[in-house]
This record gives sequence, C-alpha cells and structure tokens, in this order.
Amino acid sequence: MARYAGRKLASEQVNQSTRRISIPLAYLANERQVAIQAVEQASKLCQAVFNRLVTSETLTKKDKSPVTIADFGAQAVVNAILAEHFPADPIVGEEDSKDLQGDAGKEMRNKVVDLVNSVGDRPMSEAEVLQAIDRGQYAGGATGRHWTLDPIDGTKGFLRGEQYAVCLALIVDGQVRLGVLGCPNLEQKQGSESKGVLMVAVDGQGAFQRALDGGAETPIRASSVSDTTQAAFCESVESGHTSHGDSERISALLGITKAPVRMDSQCKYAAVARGNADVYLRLPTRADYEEKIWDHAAGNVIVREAGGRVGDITGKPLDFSHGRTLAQNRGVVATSAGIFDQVVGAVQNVLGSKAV
Ligand SMILES: Nc1ncnc2c1ncn2[C@@H]1O[C@H](COP(=O)(O)O)[C@@H](O)[C@H]1OP(=O)(O)O
Ligand SMILES: [Mg+2]
Ligand SMILES: [Mg+2]
Ligand SMILES: [Mg+2]
Repeated sequence: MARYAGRKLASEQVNQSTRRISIPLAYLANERQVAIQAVEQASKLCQAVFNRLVTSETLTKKDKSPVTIADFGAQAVVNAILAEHFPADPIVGEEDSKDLQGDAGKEMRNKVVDLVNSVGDRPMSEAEVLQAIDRGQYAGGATGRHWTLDPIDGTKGFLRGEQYAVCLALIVDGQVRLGVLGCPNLEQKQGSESKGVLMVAVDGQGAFQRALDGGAETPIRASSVSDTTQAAFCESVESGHTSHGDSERISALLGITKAPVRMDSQCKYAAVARGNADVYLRLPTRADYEEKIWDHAAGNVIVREAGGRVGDITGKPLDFSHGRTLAQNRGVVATSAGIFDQVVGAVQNVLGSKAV
C-alpha cells in the first residue's frame, strides 16, 4: 500500500488521460488534522488555566474550581472547532452547561467565557460558548459517526500538576476509527525533561506521537514482551477508580515484580502504546459502574494501532456502540499483544465470579 507522510493511503489513482498521479486523501485525513488542532488548542487552554489558577492555596483548600473552568473551556474550544469543520457530526462530550446557567452559574460562566476568549483564535460570545459546550449532549449509539470528548481526563492529576489528558475520538458505526490524546505533562521520552506529548492514530494507519507544541510525528509501538515476569504495569492513582488490591494479586500470579506505575488519565494508554508499560489494568471497584466512552475511545485506537490489545476483564473487545457508556463491558485490560491472553487469564483467576 502506498505511503504518504508516514500514513498508508487507501489507493493511488492514476488519471489515464493525463498520466498525472493524483494522490487521494488518506482515510479520515481531514478529521485527523482538525482533531489534532482541536486537542492542541484545548491543551493550551488547560495549561494556561493551570499556570494562572492552580496555586498552593487552591491545593490546600482542595478547591476544584480551576479544573471545572478548564473542563468547560476545553469542551467549548474543541466542540466549536468540530462544529466549524464538521457541522453535521454529533458529539458525546462529558460536560454540559447546566452549572453555568442562571444566576447561580454567572460567576463561573463569566470566567469560562473570559478564558475561552483569552486563548482562542476568534472571539466567542457567551451564548456561543454555552452552545458549543452543549453540542456534547449526543446519546451515542451504533450507527453513523460521532465524536467523543473528555475535555480533561484525570482531573485529580491536573490539580496535582501530574498527568491528565485531552481526549478526542471519532466513532463510526460503533467502531473507534480515530483517536487523539493531548498529554501536556507526559515526558516526551521516558526520563526526558521535555514534557508535552500528542498521540494520534487512525484505524489501519499506525499510531504516532510528537511534541504537543509541534514537530514531526514518529511512529510508536507497544512492547514486544512475552514473559509476564518482565512486565511493568500501570493503573489509576485513585483507588476508587480501580482495585489496587486485585491488581496486586493479579501481578503476583503473573510473576510481575516491578512496582506498578500509578498515573491519572488516559496517559496510561499512552504508556502502553509506546512501550513504557506493558499492562494497564482497570479493575472494577463497584458492580454498578459503567465506564464512559470518552474515558477509553482515544486510548483504545491508539493502543491497537501501536500493536497492543485492549479488552475488558473478560478479554472481550470494548463495545462503543451502546451509547454514552461501555454498558456491555466491565473494567479494562490493555497490554502489549504477546501477553494479553495470559493477563486476562490471571484477571479471571483472581476476580473469579466477580469477573463474569
Ligand atoms: N468507580 C469508578 N470506576 C472507574 N472509573 C471511574 C469511577 N468513578 C469515576 N471514574 C472515572 O475515572 C476517570 C479517571 O480515571 P483515572 O483514575 O484513570 O484517571 C474519570 O473520568 C472518572 O470519571 P468522572 O469524570 O465521572 O469522575
Ligand atoms: Mg475522564
Ligand atoms: Mg473529564
Ligand atoms: Mg469528570
């Protein structure tokens, strides 16, 4: 298959009458470019909020308002860009404008509108900001195409100055076909001082990363480890989001000796996709929690395109066709391809009847 700018093309057409070779756009090329631009802008907004509003005082008071402002602002920015380029596409976004309405929402609303206008390319009125946020109310489903957005995944990481991600994906007929992650605090290479990574993948075209502030994309690959005793795993910082106790038992069964790397957000998918970790475990803490599609869509296609595998705790692929949640799945297991079956086996073994 022909390659252009590192991406596979669907085909190369030769116009027989003129003998000119016209290179058609790669599948979702336009969507890829727009999604990258949207994630870049939203990431800038989040960084601006962190620099301006997160202080030692907000941290000691456990004041969550900076992340709330950034959540709304980032969703407004991404949705406005998507609406401009793909006005017919619905969006499943995490946030809605309810808390910004009326007198009760006035103070926060003013802050969000000011923020969007201080970082965005073009001015947006208050009504436009609210409207953009509420484009995210789509119910999702199995047919047609829709975007899904987590404007800030890892809110606790954001407030701590640790990992968080802006996560955008395109779902077509229930399948994730494009994913972009903006990870402002992720090291550009493991151990390097420079931070800020953008990861992107389109179905069938491989997974890539580059610096969040620009530069050339380079391909990324999940690790090729086949011996689980050599594996490193990652999981949520928050014990309310994943069972740390169960993961400890699972890693003991797999002979894993390295301590887990705990980080917030879909940066865990990023770590598996570029081989910094071999396993990401998300083990249910409650029987009734349904994972949200925006918490997994972008990471899912990026890990798959990097040669890894993703499923739930039974090994079943994540099913993005059931609306706003992964109603048919429980938990998540993402690994380099060679150890997926072994890891799922150990998960089943430890969780027993809980894993059914
Ligand atoms: N009980 C739960 N199990 C799994 N994930 C959860 C649970 N409660 C909240 N979350 C979601 O986990 C995500 C953060 O995950 P991580 O720990 O990997 O950073 C958030 O989007 C959060 O959703 P929400 O935004 O509704 O709080
Ligand atoms: Mg989230
Ligand atoms: Mg979020
Ligand atoms: Mg949230």
